[in-house]
Amino acid sequence: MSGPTLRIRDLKLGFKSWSGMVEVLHGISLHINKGERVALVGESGSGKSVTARIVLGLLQSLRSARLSGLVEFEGRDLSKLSEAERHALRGTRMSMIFQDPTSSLNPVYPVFTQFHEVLRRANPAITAAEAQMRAEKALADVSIPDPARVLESYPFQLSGGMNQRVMIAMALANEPSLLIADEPGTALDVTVQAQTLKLMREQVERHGTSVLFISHNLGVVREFADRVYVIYKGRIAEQGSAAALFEDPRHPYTQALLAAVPRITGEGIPEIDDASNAYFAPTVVHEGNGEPEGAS
Ligand SMILES: Nc1ncnc2c1ncn2[C@@H]1O[C@H](COP(=O)(O)OP(=O)(O)OP(=O)(O)O)[C@@H](O)[C@H]1O
Repeated sequence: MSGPTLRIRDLKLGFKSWSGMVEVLHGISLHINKGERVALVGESGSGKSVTARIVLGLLQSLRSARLSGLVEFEGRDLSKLSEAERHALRGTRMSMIFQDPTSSLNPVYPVFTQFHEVLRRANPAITAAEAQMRAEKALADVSIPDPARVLESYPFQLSGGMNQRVMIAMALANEPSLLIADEPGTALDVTVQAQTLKLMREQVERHGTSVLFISHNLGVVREFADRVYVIYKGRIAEQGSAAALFEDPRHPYTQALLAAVPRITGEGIPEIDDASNAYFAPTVVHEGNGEPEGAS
């Protein structure tokens, strides 16, 4: 496949409510090239998670959601696929890592059962012995010292950091072309979060996986992402390479977000002035943003 792994054009989303339509996304466009790590960063409620859920094909058939625009994954328009086809993509060609591993690993099954289930999505005929071998290798790849023991364990018997590694291994087990990581590790302490991110980075580099990295934490984004989209109230405020955006933030909202990153200077953290109309300024696009041809 040539072209980007993911291409989103003029995506709009509204939810029907008792008081009328609530518009949540106002025409966002973004793309992720093969092997690229792209961050979508913004404050709570800005529309990051709904964007991820649309990419995963989870909102397309929700009755209260009104969607328009293009979402193309591996060259296929998701709106043209059936629900069953979108379902088949999840866990195989695209997968997801969540903030809190304990909420996505099932507490009542040992790790192996869950791993087997994941592998079966891509290969329904896989035998238990084959799955055991694949799972042990995948866990060894994320530096789990005793994979066989971990596979026999229940998630509650493992530490948060270990569960996070299991989740990364599972998410990459079927070699997806796109990984969606929603604030991975924020439910864990900062050292474990840092280790998790390092590991995830190593793994996606090794597999050549494209990543949509969702975060409100600019410090983490700076470490992890090649390119960044800053989202504010359902609009892209600024986009560019991580280097350009952090060196020369031009949009008032990005500047406010950056100013709000805690520093060890003892200075107070400026508040984000949510009533500021300046944040609705037009999108700033840094040069060399790598837009695919004919994209905008
Ligand atoms: N199913 C739904 N029905 C109605 N409104 C929704 C629904 N899902 C999300 N929203 C609204 O869409 C907006 C964007 O939500 P979203 O979860 O994408 O924010 P976010 O940027 O991911 O925030 P956070 O960082 O807190 O997860 C919010 O105002 C939210 O209330």
